[in-house]
Amino acid sequence: MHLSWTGGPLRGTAQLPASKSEANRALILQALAGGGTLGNLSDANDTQLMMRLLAAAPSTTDLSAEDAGTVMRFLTAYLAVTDWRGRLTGTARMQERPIAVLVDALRQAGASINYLNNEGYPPLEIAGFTAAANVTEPTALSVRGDISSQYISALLMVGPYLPGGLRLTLTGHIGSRPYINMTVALMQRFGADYSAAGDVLTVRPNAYRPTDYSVESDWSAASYWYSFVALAPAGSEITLPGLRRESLQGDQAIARMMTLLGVETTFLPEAVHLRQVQLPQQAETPTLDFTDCPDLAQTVAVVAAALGRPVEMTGLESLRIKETDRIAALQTELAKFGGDLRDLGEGHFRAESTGFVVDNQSVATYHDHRMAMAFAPLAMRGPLTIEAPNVVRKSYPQFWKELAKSGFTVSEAD
Ligand SMILES: O=C(O)C1=C[C@@H](OP(=O)(O)O)[C@@H](O)[C@H](O)C1
Ligand SMILES: C=C(OP(=O)(O)O)C(=O)O
Repeated sequence: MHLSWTGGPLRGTAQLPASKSEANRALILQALAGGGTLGNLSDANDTQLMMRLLAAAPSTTDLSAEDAGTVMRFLTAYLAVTDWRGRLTGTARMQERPIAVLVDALRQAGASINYLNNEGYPPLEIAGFTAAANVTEPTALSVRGDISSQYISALLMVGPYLPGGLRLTLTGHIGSRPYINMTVALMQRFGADYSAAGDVLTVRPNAYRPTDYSVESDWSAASYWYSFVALAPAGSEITLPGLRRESLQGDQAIARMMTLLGVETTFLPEAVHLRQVQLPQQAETPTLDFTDCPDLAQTVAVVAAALGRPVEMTGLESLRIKETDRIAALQTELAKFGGDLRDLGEGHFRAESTGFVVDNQSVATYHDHRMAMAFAPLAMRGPLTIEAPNVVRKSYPQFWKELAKSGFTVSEAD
């Protein structure tokens, strides 16, 4: 996609998709509850795919979670405990994203699951569930939290349907914790009986009840609008409907992070308003920790480099096993502009630049929606091309349309 900005400040309103994280949890909970109405489900492929696969599962033995981590992990747990039999696969990249922690835990709980290719990775053969007889105690499982929180969310959601319920002990360093909290909050809305003592989480064996829920707009998608405002001419502002101050999404952290990069957030009833302000005085390089919000890392790295406002970044461990190796992808693509994500060792990186120039570069996107959306805001500083623009369909299919509506010249690359 060729992108260029026509000049002048950015103004107006941009529509966001609904959160795919909230939606994909609500869809699993709805399926287990056997009813209830979900509002504001997005047209994002990850959400549409989850809906399609849940509807198809009872009469289908071969399902593909494509490139959607939540679909792969949540469905594995759902299909295992509902005694489904068949094969669950995904894209070539999904077959490189680990799932052993979840499969080991589900096997311990009574599920029969085999690896069809490589041990520890999809595709999986799911072959039924044998519950232990006469259970009075909850099923006790222990999982590490440092690879993906999606395993923990998957187990928690099926917890009420395990023999005696679930007692889940989280071990090690826990990444993406707000996503676990989101899972618990939604489970409770659907009637789960949940309690926690530190990192020992207990879910009692009572079924979910049909519940109506309206999904909030997606804060991860909002993060790209923060980038547009940060890089736009002075006086730029934008309104983003459907975002709440009381959010279940940890990626609301973008509002705090972007104060360092010159964007001020005002919460309105059911919307936020972003306004460009002067960059704050900065005596030393700030450090931002992305352990809780890994999906914001690309957004912040690109803007920091483009503004020539270095930021030290920690908590990036999980970035190497997402839709692509996001560390390598950022390093390669930032280098085209004079930027870098320098590895300082011991888990520290520094987003920085020497003379950042945007002048008709072409950005590769590595089958990763966030590479496309994190680099698109550079068009505020000069014309550029985003390759394979359709990757945005994973979470924000209307992204390019919203840019065109906001005043960008957007045209298909040859
Ligand atoms: O549970 C979720 O909805 C998600 C959890 C995070 O993954 P990890 O837990 O693997 O970090 C996040 O990166 C992903 O986009 C969505
Ligand atoms: C990592 C992501 O998604 P998932 O793990 O659900 O594929 C993402 O959307 O950035």
